[in-house]
Amino acid sequence: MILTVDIGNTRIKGAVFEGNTQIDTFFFTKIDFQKKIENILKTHQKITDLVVASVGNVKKEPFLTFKKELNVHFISHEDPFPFSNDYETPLTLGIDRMVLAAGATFQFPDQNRLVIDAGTCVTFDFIDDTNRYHGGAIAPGLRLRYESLHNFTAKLPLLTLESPKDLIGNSTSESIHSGVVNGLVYEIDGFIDEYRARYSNFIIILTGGDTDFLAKRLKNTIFANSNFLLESLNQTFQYKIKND
Ligand SMILES: Nc1ncnc2c1ncn2[C@@H]1O[C@H](COP(=O)(O)OP(=O)(O)OP(=O)(O)O)[C@@H](O)[C@H]1O
Ligand SMILES: CC(C)(CO)[C@@H](O)C(=O)NCCC(=O)O
Ligand SMILES: [K+]
Repeated sequence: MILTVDIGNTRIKGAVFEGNTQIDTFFFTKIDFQKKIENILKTHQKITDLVVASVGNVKKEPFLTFKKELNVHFISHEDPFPFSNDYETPLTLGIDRMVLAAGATFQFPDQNRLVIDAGTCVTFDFIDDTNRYHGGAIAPGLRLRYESLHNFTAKLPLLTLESPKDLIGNSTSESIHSGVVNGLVYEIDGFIDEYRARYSNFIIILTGGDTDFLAKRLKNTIFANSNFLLESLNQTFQYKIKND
């Protein structure tokens, strides 16, 4: 059994896999994750490997303490990935984006794929049908948009995510919800339309913390899977074992 851990910029998520089957999922905070991992290891005593992918600012040391009981792996740029990388700065490419691109390559072979991760940031990643990774885009995520409006103005309140009642916001709150939510939905649909103008055929995977909220609002057909990064991390690790 494998415990995968995804350290994002906001949250830490984990999943236990037996082969390709996900048997448990967890959310941690930056403070409690060590204790929580200990509990997971008690619950699932067959876990042999801990696989970590991090873009967040959590230190490696707490994970290394598990080396007594487990094999601990940090997925990095040096690991084997199932695509060729056309990014001009491959060493600054987020490891989460590389893992997502790997997952898209494994789960949707021989086709053009666009992965959209709606987390702290919204990232777009494009891998073509010859398994070349091109790159994509990085934009602020939903919560970041609400926070930015509040943090960089004098008068705008900090709101929590809510569905706008209409296109035309008729109050300060409704204007903000429309700007943030409708804005991101149009942005994503607009990006997809532009990709379609270049590549007539591609599949779209939507993942990240805002998957479910966004999926039902997009006009384009997408595969919505909020666990895609953790699944991809498991597959990237299997691929590493096979190719090392
Ligand atoms: N409990 C939660 N805490 C924070 N954000 C949440 C929570 N539940 C849902 N969200 C939504 O998820 C988004 C953040 O996504 P996610 O948790 O995937 O980010 P992350 O951990 O920073 O990952 P990444 O760095 O890979 O984007 C926010 O925009 C927010 O609206
Ligand atoms: C864009 C984020 C923050 C998304 O989690 C992460 O992938 C990252 O820190 N990337 C580094 C920059 C890049 O991907 O080119
Ligand atoms: K993200």
